[in-house]
Amino acid sequence: MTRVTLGLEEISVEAGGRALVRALSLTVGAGEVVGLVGPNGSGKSTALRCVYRALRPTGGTVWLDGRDLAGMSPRESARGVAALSQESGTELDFTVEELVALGRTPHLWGNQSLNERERALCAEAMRRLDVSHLADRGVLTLSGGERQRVLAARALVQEAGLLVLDEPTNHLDIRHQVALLGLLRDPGLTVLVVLHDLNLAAAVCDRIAVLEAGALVAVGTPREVLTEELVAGVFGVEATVVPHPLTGDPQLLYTLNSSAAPAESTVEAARGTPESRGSRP
Ligand SMILES: Nc1ncnc2c1ncn2[C@@H]1O[C@H](COP(=O)(O)OP(=O)(O)OP(=O)(O)O)[C@@H](O)[C@H]1O
Repeated sequence: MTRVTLGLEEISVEAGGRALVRALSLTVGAGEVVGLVGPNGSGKSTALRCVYRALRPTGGTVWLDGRDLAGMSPRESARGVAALSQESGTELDFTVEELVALGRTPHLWGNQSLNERERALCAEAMRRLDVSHLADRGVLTLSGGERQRVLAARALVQEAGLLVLDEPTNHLDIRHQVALLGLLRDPGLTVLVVLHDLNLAAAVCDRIAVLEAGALVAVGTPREVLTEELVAGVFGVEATVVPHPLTGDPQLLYTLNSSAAPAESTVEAARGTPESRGSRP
């Protein structure tokens, strides 16, 4: 597995006469973990879909190690990019073991079966995601969190250098959230991950990019980006930022009665310039 560099250059997506993503430019360096955060509907999943080719952007280019993703064959891009997405289907009644093995599809030809190394790879991914005990179960019988861990195992065995994940902690209990995010720190992986939990994002990401209404409004280290001003301006929530006592990562403490969305003008005023809230992409 060779880790890769991802470049989004001026990516735009329009649908139904609306701009869902606006000229998004962002680079994820080899081995880097970059988090994409933002309010509901801000365009995070749409941007990610352009990277795993579920969606063709209206404008702009996705670069994978300097190559235009749109010019690659599906097999080639599937060897480079693995996705754990909201639409990762489990509607077919495979067993867990079979579904995980499907992650190897981009590496196989015709009816070729897995070799010994690949079978060991699948077993190891299932062990790391704590689903080995479910190997013979039908995926349709799994709980939400079990299914999410199986899909993560499938993405890992794809051995792509770039892993993109859309809210991977969905349905997971806190132990499995911490375990899964820990796997993203694998030095062999380049990662772009959509997360709603800003504290987990601060813990796992080298840099965080913030989307608001389809536009990138801040990018930088968690410490640069996750300020009380940004959280108020973009999410409309009052939060106190404190350093994690062990790691120094910024951690947000929320005030529950302060979640009313601010008026648009407040958002705009708090937004400032991208430079004032982290470096430009
Ligand atoms: N095919 C489409 N046609 C029209 N609008 C769309 C389409 N797909 C997505 N949208 C809209 O685009 C906006 C961005 O959606 P997207 O799923 O990217 O947001 P998100 O930031 O991932 O949100 P969430 O945090 O709720 O998952 C939303 O308002 C959504 O309703």
